[in-house]
Amino acid sequence: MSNLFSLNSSFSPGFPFPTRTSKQLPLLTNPTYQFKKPIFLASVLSTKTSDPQIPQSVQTFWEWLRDEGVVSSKTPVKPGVVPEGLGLVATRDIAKNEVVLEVPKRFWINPDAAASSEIGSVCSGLKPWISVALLLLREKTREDSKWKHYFGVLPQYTDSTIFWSEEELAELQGSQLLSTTLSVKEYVQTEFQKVEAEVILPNKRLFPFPITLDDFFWAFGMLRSRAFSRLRNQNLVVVPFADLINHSDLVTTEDHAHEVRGPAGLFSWDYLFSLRSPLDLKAGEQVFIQYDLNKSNADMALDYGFVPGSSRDAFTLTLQISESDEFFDDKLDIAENNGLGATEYFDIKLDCPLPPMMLPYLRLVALGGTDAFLLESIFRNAVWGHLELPISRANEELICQVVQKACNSALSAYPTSIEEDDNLLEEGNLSTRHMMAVKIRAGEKKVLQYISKLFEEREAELAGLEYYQERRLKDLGLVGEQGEIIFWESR
Ligand SMILES: C[S@@+](CC[C@H](N)C(=O)[O-])C[C@H]1O[C@@H](n2cnc3c(N)ncnc32)[C@H](O)[C@@H]1O
Repeated sequence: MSNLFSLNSSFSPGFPFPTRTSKQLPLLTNPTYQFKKPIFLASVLSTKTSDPQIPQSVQTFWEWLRDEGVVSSKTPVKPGVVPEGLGLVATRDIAKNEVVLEVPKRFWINPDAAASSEIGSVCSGLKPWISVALLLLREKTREDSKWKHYFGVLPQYTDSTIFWSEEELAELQGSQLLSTTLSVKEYVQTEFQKVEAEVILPNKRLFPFPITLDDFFWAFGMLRSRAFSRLRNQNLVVVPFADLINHSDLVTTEDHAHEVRGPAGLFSWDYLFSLRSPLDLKAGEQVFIQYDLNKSNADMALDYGFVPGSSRDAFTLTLQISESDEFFDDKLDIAENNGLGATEYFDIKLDCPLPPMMLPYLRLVALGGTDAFLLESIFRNAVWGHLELPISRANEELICQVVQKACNSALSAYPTSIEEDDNLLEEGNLSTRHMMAVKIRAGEKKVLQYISKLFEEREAELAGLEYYQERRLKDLGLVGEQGEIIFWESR
């Protein structure tokens, strides 16, 4: 049964990542510049006088946006220095759903922009995110880049775990986020080596400046934390100015960004990226959106470099039909008939019901012995319905025990207890990254304990459950009112 579970991580990003691997981490160079300032009142750019709180690069960026006609005196938001770094702050009261900014397509940084740029000829066979990463890196070094003033406001890193040092990552020991981070880093490194050998080095004219692995990580980090996806025609688009917007869990809807057609200059029309405020705001308040309701704390830490709150604590169980299972082919066929595969990932959230397909899949994976007749082809159409309810005491007991064992084994890999983590958080005085690590590892452990407890309680109730044979006899009218089996009708 060793292959029934593996408690590794899953990752469901807008662009694909590999499964878990581990590797020695390269030490990243020390960043030299960051916008994060621990102040709690927004300092907002003023149109008239220069505000010393606002970095010069932001003032220059703002003037550029004004010169390009992207903002005007009517624009109801301005960049400001906020606890989250830079953000967008209302310059007057803003009503819910009111448009706060519009950015014409000619400023978007996306695969189309890469294709029509100077490097377009070498981008055609590349993954979309890699072509955009190369465009960012190419334009960043150009004195005459259209986006020159935009690069001035981009941070050199975020607190995403991909930028953490080995020492910082050590605080995540045993966690699912650590293994996901390592796989993502390895993935980015592999992609870099490929694109360096096949595209960057052979095209010195297009890439006259050296591009290092750290540069490539920077571009990757910017895309993960700033690109918008799920727009009607855009799956990966960085929109300067719009990407200054921060996230709040107080916003519970996601449809604030739209692609519309509208005036994009004095005499021209174009596609516009249009952003609406999801909340009513007073002048001086920050505009927030919801980045992604479905992302766990670990996903948020990896993509954006912050941990929103305990409602996103989650753990991903990976279940697998083992290739060495004597019924592998039948089980896979049943799984595939129901939209599943040989490996499945189930995201479990603290205090939330298990994903609906998880128990049937678990029962399928564990099916064997005297229950194996259900795998025969004559049951194929009905078998999933049977798997939705307990099959036999042996099958149900097995899944309860294996899940508990796997959770306990995962729990034993974390060096600290939940109590120790909670004490650390209560004491405070942790650096941003240390605090993120403690929140993540405590959250994962809480979810593991929660899953283990669910299956422990289920195991205690096994005697009272109704199993396949009993249901079958009932269907055939062969079980009496007291639950006794009727072998023959008394006349
Ligand atoms: C799309 S950018 C927003 C602009 C960014 N604050 C800046 O200074 O450029 C996303 C980044 O903002 C920060 N951020 C956004 N929302 C946040 C939040 N609720 N808490 C902490 N940081 C946040 C994170 O660094 C994240 O990677």
